[in-house]
Amino acid sequence: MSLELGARVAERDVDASFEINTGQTVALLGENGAGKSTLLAVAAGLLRPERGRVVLDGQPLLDTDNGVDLPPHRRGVALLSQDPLLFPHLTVLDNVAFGPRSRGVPRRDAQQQAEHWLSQVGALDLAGRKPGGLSGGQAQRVAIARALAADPRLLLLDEPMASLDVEVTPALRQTLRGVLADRTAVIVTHDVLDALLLADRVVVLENGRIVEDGDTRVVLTRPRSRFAARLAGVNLLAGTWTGDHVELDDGGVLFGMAAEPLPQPGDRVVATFKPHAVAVYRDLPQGSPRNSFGVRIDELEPLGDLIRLRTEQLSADVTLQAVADLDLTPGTWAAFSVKATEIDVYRLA
Ligand SMILES: Nc1ncnc2c1ncn2[C@@H]1O[C@H](COP(=O)(O)OP(=O)(O)OP(=O)(O)O)[C@@H](O)[C@H]1O
Repeated sequence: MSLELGARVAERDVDASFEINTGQTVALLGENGAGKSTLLAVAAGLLRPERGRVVLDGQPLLDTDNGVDLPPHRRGVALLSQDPLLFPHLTVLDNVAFGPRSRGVPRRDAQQQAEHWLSQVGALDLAGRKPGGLSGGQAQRVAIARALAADPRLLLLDEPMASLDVEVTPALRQTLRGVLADRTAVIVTHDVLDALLLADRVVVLENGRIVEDGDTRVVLTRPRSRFAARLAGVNLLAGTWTGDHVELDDGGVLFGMAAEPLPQPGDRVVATFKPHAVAVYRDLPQGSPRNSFGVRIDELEPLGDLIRLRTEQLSADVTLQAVADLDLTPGTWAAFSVKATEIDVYRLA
């Protein structure tokens, strides 16, 4: 076990802890305000929680019970945020060489290390430039090189691609994929592709508490929290299994296909189905064997050659023709209908 990170910050209603194995990358996910940045700030030493424990490779960096609280620069932790925060008066090379220089590495060697890391992130050609003239994507590459040149034992990335143009994101993601392989890291992201391509594991925070923790692919194919379901692009409803159907938490009954390991009557379950499995009508179908829900359409969003209809809890993907035929607009009431065979029901925990 390489990182143990736990913190309680009552003022922000955050109380969470998790562990990461050496070389593992965890994607920390959750709604805005869920507490993701708070946990990173505690790990980096920028925020002192009332109660907290950060242990890296067996070394306590923070242990409020025993009065341990190492300052940020003695933690071996690098935090990279949306904003690259490069020193404007230094060249790119000197920005990256700054970490090794402050560890006492001679200038020549520090510059060689900086060149090495700049080439790792595909930015060696920028070495002589000043940060002011760089694009957002270039500056973020340099910031990654600078973080790595400091030789951190733990790398924390807080939405490193959030402020970049969509065109540069795939290339930077590819760079991060190389950088994060075999590195102990936590990446905060809202993007499902980041989670899939960069992380071995995802941890989902909701209101400052961990609601889901597991292998990335498992979480995205079998989400247990509403946030992970939205990220994975599936609908998710929670309820209790009766042995025959699901009694939904917010009332109503749902018929679906129970998946292995089979839930027992009384078990908490979630039911998931894809937006394109939903048929949309203006009125609730009568006497249909399908599951039907009365919903109010909140938003219409283009999605390739389909339109995604969003309601408070569910999404449906329909053709533009259907939207026109049914005269669907935000605020319209409609019926969503799903066959039982399209619904997976699986046990929680
Ligand atoms: N500097 C601060 N002082 C006080 N409260 C804060 C501060 N920063 C954040 N909070 C509060 O702490 C809670 C957790 O915020 P945090 O920034 O950790 O969430 P987050 O999951 O990183 O959100 P986002 O996705 O919006 O960055 C929120 O209720 C937020 O309003």
